[in-house]
Amino acid sequence: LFFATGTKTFQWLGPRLEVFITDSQLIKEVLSKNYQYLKPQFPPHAKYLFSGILQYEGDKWAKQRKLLNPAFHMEKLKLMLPAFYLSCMDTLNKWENLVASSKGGCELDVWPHLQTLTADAISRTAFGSNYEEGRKVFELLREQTELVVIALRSLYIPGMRFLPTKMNRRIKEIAKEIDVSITNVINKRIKAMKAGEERTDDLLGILLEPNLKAIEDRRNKTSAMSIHEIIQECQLFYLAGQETTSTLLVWTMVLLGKHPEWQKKAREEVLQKVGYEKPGLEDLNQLKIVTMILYEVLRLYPPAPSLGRRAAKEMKLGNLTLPAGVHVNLEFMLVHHDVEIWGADAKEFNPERFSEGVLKASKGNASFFAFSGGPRICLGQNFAFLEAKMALATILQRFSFELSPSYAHAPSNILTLQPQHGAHFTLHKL
Ligand code: HEM
Repeated sequence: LFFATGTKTFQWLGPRLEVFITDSQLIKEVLSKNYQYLKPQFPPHAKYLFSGILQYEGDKWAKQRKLLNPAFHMEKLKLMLPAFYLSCMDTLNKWENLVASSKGGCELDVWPHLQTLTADAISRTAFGSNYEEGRKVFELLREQTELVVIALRSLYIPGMRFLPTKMNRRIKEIAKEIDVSITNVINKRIKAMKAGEERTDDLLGILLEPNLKAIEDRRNKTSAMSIHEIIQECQLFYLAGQETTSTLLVWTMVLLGKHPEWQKKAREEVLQKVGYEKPGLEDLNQLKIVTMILYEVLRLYPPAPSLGRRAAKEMKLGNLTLPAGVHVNLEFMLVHHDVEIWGADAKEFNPERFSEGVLKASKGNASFFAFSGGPRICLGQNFAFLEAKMALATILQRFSFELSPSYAHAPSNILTLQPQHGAHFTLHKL
């Protein structure tokens, strides 16, 4: 019987075989060719966070992916730009007030602000008119994330999550509260849609619209997403879309703080293409330097530095034979820092390497895994890019920033790669 601390927990009696893959070809093989035999693997307790499509396998996954895809088409994402803009403005107005009340620049830990910005953006884009109720759900999810992270980081004895401890009880209570809150939002929306007040420009509306008739018509329920599935997906959007994007933004600010020459280049591009106006889709698509910077940040600090899979049956992987049940860890971050793939400056911040696209940057290796790869590649990557570009463009239009002496660099893997001691900057209004 093995016990372990940290995120490595043991679920059964007996030793567990773990394989760590740092070879980009093998990673691609796992993500593409072998994806149906290598299933997503989550530690106990994580099921309270990773819901919906992330948990599905085989035909169920394929069906759900097909149903979700349309919600992430560019013409739908375009409708979400006003929500991104409003969320950025809420945060930046706060920064402007703080800077105005301080002399010679304001010192601020931007990390909690960026978390609020992305939580707000996902609340607005997921729930639109029901944004305030959506916010309540997200507060509950934040508490749930904190509890689950504590559980994942503590000593785990098999079966312990079923004991009625204070924490286990609270985790289950929150799961119920979230379910009830999202159900209320959905029921209200269905009523409004039936009354002709249709809203289809948020994720909930987009998911409900094609399913509305089928949800009503119980006989047809096999062909549509059930209310329960929609609840699970709404919960996943928050988790998949919030922490990932806030970490992308925070590391972008850190690297632009450390490399003022790139901050200047990015600002010049924003002011040249967008000026001081509200950025539209065309404007954001023209931001080449900003895009190169975001790719380079995702390479150096991928929000999900590794991913777990489990072999469903004995299988071959390159010249390895993996027994059924073996845990396979795909080490994206190590591949992203590999000098053989990215060159001698692999550990340096050099957005220029992405000037001719992702494939050229990795010398034809296609070894960029921030959004994973293969059929299960992140569904929200365009969503994340648009939101991050909007945030960065609006920040650069209004502020210059430098890392404060109190900033301590400590990337820490807490489900996503986060700055353990926050991100302290001195902000100046332009
Ligand atoms: C910088 C931001 C983001 C990063 C780095 C990121 C990364 C990832 C990664 C690594 C996966 C796992 C894929 C796999 O299992 O192979 C994933 C899956 C997923 N992501 Fe993202 N993500 C980001 C933003 C978003 C956003 C904004 C949304 C939605 C609003 C989203 C929705 C999803 C969904 C639905 C899946 C599951 C896809 C499936 O299993 O088919 N992500 N993401």
